[in-house]
Amino acid sequence: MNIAIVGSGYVGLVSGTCFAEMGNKVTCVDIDQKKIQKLEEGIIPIFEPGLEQMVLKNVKNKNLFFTTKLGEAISDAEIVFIAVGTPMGDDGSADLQYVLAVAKSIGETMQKRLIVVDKSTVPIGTADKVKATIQAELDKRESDLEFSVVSNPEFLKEGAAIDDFMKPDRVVIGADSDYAFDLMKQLYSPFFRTHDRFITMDIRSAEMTKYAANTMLATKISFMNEIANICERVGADANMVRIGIGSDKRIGYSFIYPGAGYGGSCFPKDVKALKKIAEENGYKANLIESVENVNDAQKLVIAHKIVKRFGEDLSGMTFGLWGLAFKPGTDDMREAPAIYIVKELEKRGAKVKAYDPKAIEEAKEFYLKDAKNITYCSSKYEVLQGSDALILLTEWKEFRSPDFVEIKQQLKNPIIFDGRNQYNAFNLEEKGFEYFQIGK
Ligand SMILES: NC(=O)C1=CN([C@@H]2O[C@H](COP(=O)(O)OP(=O)(O)OC[C@H]3O[C@@H](n4cnc5c(N)ncnc54)[C@H](O)[C@@H]3O)[C@@H](O)[C@H]2O)C=CC1
Ligand SMILES: O=C(O)[C@H]1O[C@H](OP(=O)(O)OP(=O)(O)OC[C@H]2O[C@@H](n3ccc(=O)[nH]c3=O)[C@H](O)[C@@H]2O)[C@H](O)[C@@H](O)[C@@H]1O
Repeated sequence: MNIAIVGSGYVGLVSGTCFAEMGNKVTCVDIDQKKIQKLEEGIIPIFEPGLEQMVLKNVKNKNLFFTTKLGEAISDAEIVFIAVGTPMGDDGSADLQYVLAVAKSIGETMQKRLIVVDKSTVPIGTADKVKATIQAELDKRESDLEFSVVSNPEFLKEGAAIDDFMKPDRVVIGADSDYAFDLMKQLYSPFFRTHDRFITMDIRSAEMTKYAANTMLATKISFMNEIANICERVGADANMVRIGIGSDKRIGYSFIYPGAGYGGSCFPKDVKALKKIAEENGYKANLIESVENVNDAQKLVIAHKIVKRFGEDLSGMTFGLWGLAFKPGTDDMREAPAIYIVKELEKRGAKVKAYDPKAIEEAKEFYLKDAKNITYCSSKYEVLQGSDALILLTEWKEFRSPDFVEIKQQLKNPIIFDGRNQYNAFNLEEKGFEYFQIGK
């Protein structure tokens, strides 16, 4: 099949590459000329395990192309995906300007019948706006070209994006014509070799499914963080409680790890957007609001533990930080707990030495560019030299089983604040450490 993907970020580039891997001819479009130029030179602008090899292979096989020209990309495409950002607007709702700008360009340039698939996470009713925007442009051109708008929300996780896309739990397709359902099924069938996992529905339900899925997962995390905070106060151990409740199949083990709060490009913005959607439709979403409030507070739980241990004024102190990315396996720092912790420590007069295997450039260039008291290190052990305590915020594999003798030798004080409960099993107190974790 001939496909165009508009927006070559995490979702667009991964989806486009995976469709190309299955033998489709895919053209990825972006308005960011630098990004397209890099891609054309074989430089992958994001870190995502396995992506670089797959992109290079499919470029070589002439299945994958890059351009800034949407009109050219859709000229012989049967399906065009919209995979641009839907960032949080000032009032918390999803900002649709990029999605609608793409819809307008599609209407201005399409030359033949098209299926327009929205893969961006968008408020319920957006497909109608996309349809109206395209139709308005066709009307201006006095064109009677046919098109359908489909909702196909994406459920991939950063750091595991290729695997999630190649072996999806399900593909949700919201459409209003058999032609659209059939074409989407043909496109995705190669991804279901054992049994098909299509879930077809109306467009609005598909749009809502995406928000409901992300908010459900965020709710599980905030719930567990709240349980952890109660555990600490009553002398229970959240690590044990997690195993105790997860063993119930109805609850399950996934997404109930207590930690330093959820970050990333999606949970924070999607929870907020769903709260706003409810509000705009006359419903106060109390539970969803609480999920957000618990998470906002959770991002500072480690800072509170530090203050409780060292006092309000941290001037003259240095903290070693392991992990900047919002989760392992990515260089993405959007809404990462590290941003909040670094700022809080800095506000209290402390200095920070930080190391992350992939996210240092992101931190320097964007998310911590205003931080004045941060030094970036080239290895995890360098962080420890001259630091008063170690803080773990991202559970990268290289942090999971470190040399505790080395840590103790290098740190000024043998103190560890573990924002991901990675060292619970290492009997750190017996090794002479003061050890602080979440929920114990
Ligand atoms: N990042 C993730 O893990 C997931 C994201 N999503 C959703 O997918 C959508 C995209 O997210 P990301 O890929 O993370 O965003 P991103 O910010 O990484 O990429 C978006 C890309 O769209 C480009 N763009 C903006 N306007 C354009 C236009 N008019 N024409 C062509 N390109 C344009 C930007 O330059 C950028 O490269 C969002 O709605 C997000 O909520 C859904 C599932 C997973
Ligand atoms: O819409 C999206 O963008 C995506 O959002 C999340 O994916 P992602 O944000 O990449 O990462 P997750 O693995 O879900 O982690 C999100 C945050 O929750 C935190 N988390 C996760 C699980 C857990 O048990 N505890 C916990 O604190 C992580 O540390 C991280 O900060 C969803 O998992 C994807 O299904 C969805 O497609």
